[in-house]
Amino acid sequence: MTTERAEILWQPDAHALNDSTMARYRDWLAREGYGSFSDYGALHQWSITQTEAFWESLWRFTGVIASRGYTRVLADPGLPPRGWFEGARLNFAENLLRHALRHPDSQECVTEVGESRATVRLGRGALLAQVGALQGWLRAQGVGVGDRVAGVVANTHEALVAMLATTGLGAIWSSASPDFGTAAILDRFGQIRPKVLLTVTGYRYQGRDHDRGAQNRALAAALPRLERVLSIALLPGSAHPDDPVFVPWEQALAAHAGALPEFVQLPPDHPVYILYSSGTTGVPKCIVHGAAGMLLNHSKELLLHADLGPGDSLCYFTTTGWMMWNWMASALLTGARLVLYDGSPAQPSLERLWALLAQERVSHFGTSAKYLGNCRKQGLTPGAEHDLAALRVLFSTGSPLLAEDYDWVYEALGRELMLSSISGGTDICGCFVGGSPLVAVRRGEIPCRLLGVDVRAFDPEGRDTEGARGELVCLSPLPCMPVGFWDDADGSRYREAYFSRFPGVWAHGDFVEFTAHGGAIIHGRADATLNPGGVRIGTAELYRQVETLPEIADSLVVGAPLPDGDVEVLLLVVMAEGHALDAAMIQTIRQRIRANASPRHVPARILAVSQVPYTRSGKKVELAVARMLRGETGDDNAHALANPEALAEIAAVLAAAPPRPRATPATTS
Ligand SMILES: CC(=O)CC(=O)O
Repeated sequence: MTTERAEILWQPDAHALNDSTMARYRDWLAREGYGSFSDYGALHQWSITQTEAFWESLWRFTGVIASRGYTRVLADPGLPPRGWFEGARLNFAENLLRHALRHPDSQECVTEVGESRATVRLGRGALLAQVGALQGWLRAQGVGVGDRVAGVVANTHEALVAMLATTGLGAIWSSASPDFGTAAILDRFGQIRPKVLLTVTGYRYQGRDHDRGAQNRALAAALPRLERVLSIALLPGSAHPDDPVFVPWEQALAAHAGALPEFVQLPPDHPVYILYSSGTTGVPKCIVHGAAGMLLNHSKELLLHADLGPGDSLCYFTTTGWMMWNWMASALLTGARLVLYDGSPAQPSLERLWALLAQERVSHFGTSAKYLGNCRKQGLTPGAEHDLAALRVLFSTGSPLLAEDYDWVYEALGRELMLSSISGGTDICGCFVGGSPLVAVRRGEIPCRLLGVDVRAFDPEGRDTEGARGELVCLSPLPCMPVGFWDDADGSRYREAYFSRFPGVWAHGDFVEFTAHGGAIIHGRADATLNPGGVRIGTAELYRQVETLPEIADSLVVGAPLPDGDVEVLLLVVMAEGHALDAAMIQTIRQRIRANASPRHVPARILAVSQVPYTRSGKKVELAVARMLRGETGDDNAHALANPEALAEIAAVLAAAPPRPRATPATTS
């Protein structure tokens, strides 16, 4: 348990305390008779004890557009919950487009910048016009309520238009990034059988052109029940396939120019998104998210927790293959402008994104913890190099943000910034914990549990650890919990995935610790925790020590099984350029871990590799290596990885350096 209070790096200022949307919501609650709350803690406590009043207040405060009101807020509050806003009729896209529909003028609401083509700027009216025209074309292909439209698309305006057009018609949107291989895409879209597919002819990344013609033809041939492929000419010089199944984007829109957007009114739980689990242990699970859940939860996170609104602009560095894309797209509902970036964050250098933020006067920027860590390692000082005066909020996710990266952010970007490390995931297409304008930011800690979210740490027997490390569970019903899995009529696979570990409780699979003042520290994935000598150690505890050494570029830690049934801590390191893993370096790593973590954390073996495996959304895959060490290859799913070749190298390195026989068990080390 963390007993000492971590240093405060940011305190809410007068704007945050009095004028942020969270503050205005708090004051509105008092005026409307919901209750008076002296601080965020009191507000949060109310939000998790009066669940229905809380979500109802959000519906009212955020002004959900619905053609029919609800008869009750939640039919069944058990977990998984059922029947949110029963009786209502609404449309997801209509709610996202509310500012454009109210003022269909030329005010820029989408800016697209990338490596592949020149900057594109869309006004609200132009966005609506494209949505309407594309809907005309989709309707002509027979797309209607419940049909799937899937996109292997870049983070450009077309992806956004296609998602809005699709969900406006009551159809379901699902996307993957063009750098996914054919097998990985078929693993996903093959299950959901889309009627229409969107593809890009090619894309540029890190200065290199990637033609997708062959892959697009292979997908069109392999996907069952596909009617048409809408082809986006993203890469200059790359051609649309010469095949009548493929229709160029411009041609489709021109054929239906002038068509008005349509918003089919549907029950609140009608599906809008299908997202996918990483697929590293078998075929990816198809996670289905419903309209009201996405809408209400994203409204809460973006309006209240992120303090986004008209006049702001959000740039989240993501691809369409990560749920942060869906999260970012919802920011349209706040009236903020979206700044889409498609390409490498390091082309020509890591300064690229900071320069973009300055140029576009971005107020809210989101990225991965890894990107911030790389900026620290390269000694970047973006606050001194670029005019980042507009930047108010910085989000980080993907993996735990190291305490040193909190320091770097406040040194390199300035003290005024609200740093919001957020954590949740694809399963809820949102967050459990993150920042709030009413809560201080402390070094190394995610500031708070989000409103309505009753998350705790449980021990293996399902008891609240009351401040010690444990498995992250959620006890409150959330509208963003999936409406189900695809092709899982009786819901058994859905319940098995989240509710079988502790019946009636959502088990998320993270290893977490909640601090006395309400902050959260994520210690890695629960299924990747190490257990040497029976002591549970989160992998992030080791990454915190290893990846802050300048000589180490990356690392992966895993529990390697031993013949006596125990496990030993195995550390794989990727050395930074110009450094080698020699005896002195091994000694430095060991000493650092022993001094700053504990002797139990000290790895038995430390080996150098050239890369560690990542999922396509940028997460380390300890499990792939753990499974390899256990000799499990049954449902090996290497194409789910962004760099499957890393596994072969690790296998060779491990074979050359087997575990040494132990004189004493790990518990006494
Ligand atoms: C919000 C998140 O948790 C995003 C992620 O890491 O996948």
